[in-house]
Amino acid sequence: MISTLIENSKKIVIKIGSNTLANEDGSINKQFLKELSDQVAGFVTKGKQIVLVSSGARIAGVATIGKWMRKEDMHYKQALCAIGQVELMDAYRKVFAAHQIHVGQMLLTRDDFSDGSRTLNIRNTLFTLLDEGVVPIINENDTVSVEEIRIGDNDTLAALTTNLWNADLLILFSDIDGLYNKNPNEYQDAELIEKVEDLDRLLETIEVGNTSDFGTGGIVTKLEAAKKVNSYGIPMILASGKKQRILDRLLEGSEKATLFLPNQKNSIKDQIKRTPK
Ligand SMILES: Nc1ncnc2c1ncn2[C@@H]1O[C@H](COP(=O)(O)OP(=O)(O)O)[C@@H](O)[C@H]1O
Ligand SMILES: N[C@@H](CCC(=O)OP(=O)(O)O)C(=O)O
Repeated sequence: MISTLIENSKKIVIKIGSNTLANEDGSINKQFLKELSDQVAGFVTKGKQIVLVSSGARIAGVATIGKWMRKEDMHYKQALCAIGQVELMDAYRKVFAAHQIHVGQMLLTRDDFSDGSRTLNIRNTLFTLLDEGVVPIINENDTVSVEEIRIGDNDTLAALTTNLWNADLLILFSDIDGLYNKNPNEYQDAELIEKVEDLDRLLETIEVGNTSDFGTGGIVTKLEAAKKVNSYGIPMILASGKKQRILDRLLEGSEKATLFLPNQKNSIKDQIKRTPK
């Protein structure tokens, strides 16, 4: 099911969480980025268009400057993001250059998506980059908004981008291979849920716990992202970016993940179809 979905999706948004990008000491995992660029380049060759939403500025900032790791003051976190964003984009630029692919940085905030003229400007930039074969890489603009560093809102940003672009699929890469019935970091007997068709109902029966090392939003913001894209009729996959060549393996069907499918009755696309002219 997941492999067919990826195969048939032309426009894919991929979100990469801080934990996925970071080594255990907080430095950027260059091997992960290299593998990601190889796989994205493979997808592009197959005629797919890819938008990346990448966290990791703060941890890259810590690794670069070698201090402020434990500072909780928001302005220090913002300063770390300002330092780390440069390193992050430099790392992306290098791995994609090996495939003759250019990358473009887009720093956005959630509020930008509720402002008509800003939304239009986002669309114009995004569509032009994609039309010209450039891979857009989106992160929160942490200087002007602190929601992301506080609550891990890059999941939301990825969902808003997916809906704005009318993508075929959103893939969230985290340090976890999907949604479990309880936090697998706390319970050894937690079970992976491979398919979710009615998230609201499911939420009445499962437990969602805290975030991991460098992450901010935990599983909650990922579930909210699923709701957002599902309501537009777009499916979402939550998978582990920690697994080697995960995109290729999902495509082959050799890796498990959670697939969130739109509930046909509630999707906005479906409601539009049902509305009498
Ligand atoms: N029911 C659950 N299923 C899966 N993960 C859960 C659950 N409850 C809590 N979590 C935690 O959410 C974490 C993922 O969120 P987060 O650390 O913010 O990741 P990211 O950096 O990828 O955004 C997992 O590592 C896990 O510890
Ligand atoms: N803009 C922040 C993103 C924070 C965020 O959403 O992190 P995550 O929960 O790892 O996706 C950064 O780049 O560090």
